[in-house]
Amino acid sequence: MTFDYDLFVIGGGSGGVRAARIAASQYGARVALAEESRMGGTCVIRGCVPKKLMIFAATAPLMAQEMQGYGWQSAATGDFDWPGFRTKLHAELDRLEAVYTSGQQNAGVDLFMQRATIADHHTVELADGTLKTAKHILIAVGGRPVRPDIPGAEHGLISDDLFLLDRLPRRALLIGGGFIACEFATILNGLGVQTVQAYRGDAVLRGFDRQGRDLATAQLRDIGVDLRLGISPTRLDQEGDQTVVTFDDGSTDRFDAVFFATGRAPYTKELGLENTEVRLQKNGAIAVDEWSQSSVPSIFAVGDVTDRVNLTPVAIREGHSYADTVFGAKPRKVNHDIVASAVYMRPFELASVGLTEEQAKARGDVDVFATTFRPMRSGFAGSKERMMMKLLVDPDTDKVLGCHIFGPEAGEMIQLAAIPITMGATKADFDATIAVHPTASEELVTMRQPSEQYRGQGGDD
Ligand SMILES: Cc1cc2nc3c(=O)[nH]c(=O)nc-3n(C[C@H](O)[C@H](O)[C@H](O)COP(=O)(O)OP(=O)(O)OC[C@H]3O[C@@H](n4cnc5c(N)ncnc54)[C@H](O)[C@@H]3O)c2cc1C
Ligand SMILES: NC(=O)c1ccc[n+]([C@@H]2O[C@H](COP(=O)([O-])OP(=O)(O)OC[C@H]3O[C@@H](n4cnc5c(N)ncnc54)[C@H](O)[C@@H]3O)[C@@H](O)[C@H]2O)c1
Repeated sequence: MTFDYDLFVIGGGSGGVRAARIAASQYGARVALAEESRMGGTCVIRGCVPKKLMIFAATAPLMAQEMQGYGWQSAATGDFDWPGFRTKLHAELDRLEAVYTSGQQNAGVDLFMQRATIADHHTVELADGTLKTAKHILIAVGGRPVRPDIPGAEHGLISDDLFLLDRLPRRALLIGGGFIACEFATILNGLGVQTVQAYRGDAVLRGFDRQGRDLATAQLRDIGVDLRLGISPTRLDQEGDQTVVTFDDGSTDRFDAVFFATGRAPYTKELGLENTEVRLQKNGAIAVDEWSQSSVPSIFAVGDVTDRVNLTPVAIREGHSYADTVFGAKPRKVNHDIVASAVYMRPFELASVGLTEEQAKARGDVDVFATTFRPMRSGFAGSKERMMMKLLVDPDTDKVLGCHIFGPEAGEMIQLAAIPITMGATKADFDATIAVHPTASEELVTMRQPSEQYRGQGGDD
């Protein structure tokens, strides 16, 4: 049987563009890609990139405050020019989108800037009705924000909306305690918005190391976020320009903007999957094996639509591995066990690789090397913020099982710590490394005595 293409990729985000480019440019496959919105996907257009640029913008008041502690008595930020910043931000996103588009074109990928659905195991239907056949189909459609099922949820905004606001709200509510809620609370607070964050748990960032979570929770309050724990909204009502929120403790409050940061779901609805035998998980994610292959041999899926580890570098690695495996005869699996990540809060970030202390203790014996301290830079300026460094070590093998950092630029630090940990480094390897002084990260190689030697006596989480 002959096909129009060797590969048809649905979705021009992190996973899709990588798979398409590698299959076409390195392995000579005939590749097409459909994108219904903008090339680059969530990360480039409405995720990592605009978010991080806004985090940089939001850092100014904290920097001015710190510099006052260094003798710059009248250091101040002045007024934030949101329209000016937003124009520059979108010019940058346009530039990046063009880079992604030309990257595909230069690789020889045929682009269709429209929605695609699956007609059968080898056929894709474009929104204009065109049918394209392909030996392989790669689903890389990502995820979409989820609004909770409460009355008036339609009055709430989602993360995509932050980057498009005409003006910044005077007072805003963020609902959730995950990555997006914590980063967005940091951004809005830093840009001068009165920020309330409501989270149903007892500390933000569930799934991270508990000590790091507690520090992150305290920091949100320290920078001025009105963090309300143990509550959830039960309804939203729109009254003129204001959204009135009722919470499950009976309280009500009104805001100029309410953002839901209550998670994302795989975007598999109305994708034509009913025309296939592709198996879905309960949450709508495409069920795939370790090669990213679905239950249909010609259909693979990568990235957030598979709900494995929903981060850009993981989607990219899955897309690349897929192209190597299927078109390059170089079988490559992705190891999802050790993936570093960071939450870009300010002034300190929370970053993590490997097991949390709670996970390590649940697994068995562990030596905990942990320290909290006031780092030189902010400490001198008068800040009471404490930084955390933690290594979790298997006492039998001496292998470092996990590393957690709460501190300035922790994301940058964890990237480097992730290399030896991925390689299987031991604590002795860390100890053998001579410190760089004076840095905050030197603590990683100078912690000699365990703060706790846990020997399976019950755990504390
Ligand atoms: C606010 C925010 C901040 C984030 N920050 C970070 C971060 O700092 N670091 C990090 O690692 N990750 C971050 N992420 C997560 C990261 O963006 C995702 O993990 C990543 O984009 C997943 O890539 P993907 O290829 O699976 O999907 P996506 O990037 O979502 O791409 C899917 C693409 O498919 C298109 N599409 C969908 N359906 C169709 C269809 N039927 N036909 C044609 N096209 C279709 C969509 O328009 C989209 O462009 C963030 C996410 C958000 C929302
Ligand atoms: N820095 C980064 O790497 C980064 C940044 C942003 C997003 N991301 C990725 O995007 C994903 C999505 O981010 P997210 O923050 O939306 O999801 P998340 O899963 O991290 O957090 C969702 C939060 O919403 C809460 N929640 C869920 N339903 C609720 C309800 N009905 N009422 C009140 N609270 C509710 C949850 O308890 C949780 O705190 C992340 O898991 C991550 O993979 C990564």
